[in-house]
Amino acid sequence: MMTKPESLWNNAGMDELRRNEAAGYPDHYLARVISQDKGFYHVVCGNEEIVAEISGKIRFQARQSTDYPAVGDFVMLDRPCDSSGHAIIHHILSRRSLFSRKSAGGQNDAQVVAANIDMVLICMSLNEDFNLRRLERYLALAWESGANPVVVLTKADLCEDVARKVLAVNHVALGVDVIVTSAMHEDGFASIAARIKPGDTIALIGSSGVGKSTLVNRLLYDERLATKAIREKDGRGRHTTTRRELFRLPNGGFVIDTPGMREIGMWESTEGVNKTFSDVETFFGNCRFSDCTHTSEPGCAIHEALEQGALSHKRWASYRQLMAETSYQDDKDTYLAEKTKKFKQIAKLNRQEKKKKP
Ligand SMILES: Nc1nc2c(ncn2[C@@H]2O[C@H](COP(=O)(O)OP(=O)(O)OP(=O)(O)O)[C@@H](O)[C@H]2O)c(=O)[nH]1
Ligand SMILES: [Zn+2]
Repeated sequence: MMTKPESLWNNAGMDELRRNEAAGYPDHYLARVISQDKGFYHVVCGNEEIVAEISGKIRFQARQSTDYPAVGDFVMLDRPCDSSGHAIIHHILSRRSLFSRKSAGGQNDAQVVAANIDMVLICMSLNEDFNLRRLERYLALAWESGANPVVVLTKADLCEDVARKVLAVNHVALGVDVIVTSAMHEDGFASIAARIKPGDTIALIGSSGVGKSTLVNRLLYDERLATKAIREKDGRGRHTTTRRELFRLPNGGFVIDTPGMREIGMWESTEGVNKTFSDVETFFGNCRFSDCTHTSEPGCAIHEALEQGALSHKRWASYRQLMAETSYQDDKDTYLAEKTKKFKQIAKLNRQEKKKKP
């Protein structure tokens, strides 16, 4: 039995905007994508988990990877099942946030990682993994996605100068909550759980081994993450085991834990960097020359801030590094776009030449 939107996993992280949007498709069923595998989407619809495929129209109209559903997406299905046993996804509801990264192959298209995340826990351990520059990267990435970042400093039990490190993190993570956790104490985990409101969707990012699974398991009250798998028949009638990547928390929140999320580390524009380094950017307006390059000009506010210690040399270096990386991406995009245009022109000329020949 299919269920209408109201009972979808107790709304599965729906908000007012998407509820209204879904109401615009009265003949369709609301579902949320919980994992994705080779063109098949595992969705939860009502309280059932089913396999869905995208409609021919979505496939035909898709121009880039963001036009396809991703884990966390709210989608509208035509009916529970089609003749092959799969439901068809007809619409993807608008996203309140989106995590993506550049394709590994360097193609000029972003790879969508997850959608509709409200809060992202940036996990960093207080021992070996501690690195403020990496934290800045993750913060930029989180701001860019549209999700709210929270910094989680793990393994406090393995660190002797927790207070000093927290202070250092506070200087980098401006306006962001910082929570300290330790496998030995419940306090940190409880404080994270308290921040997750029913209906919120959260995700975790951070290096391997910092304790993300440990944290997810705590939030799930030790329900096993790795053992949860759904078995479904794929198009050829074979059984496939799919790792569920969207979990329901006991308090009514949701966790997205996709492998892609764990590997994330690139971004698409400078927006996230700007927000992460809002302190650095406040100095810019104070330079004597409006086109100051902040290298050797007289009256440079950055230079002054560095001299006086109002801005740390490391943070300035980190800002320039991240800016350089993003503008490299921008340059590359322009370069590829121009190249494509040129090829098209050449192809057109070739076609015209061919036509002329008898
Ligand atoms: N001492 C200590 N060990 C911890 C703590 N949190 C996690 N660990 C241990 O660190 C190891 C890695 O933890 P995981 O939770 O698997 O790390 P992860 O971030 O999920 O790693 P990936 O799955 O590779 O991304 C495990 O052996 C945990 O038991 C902590 O607060 N203190
Ligand atoms: Zn300057």
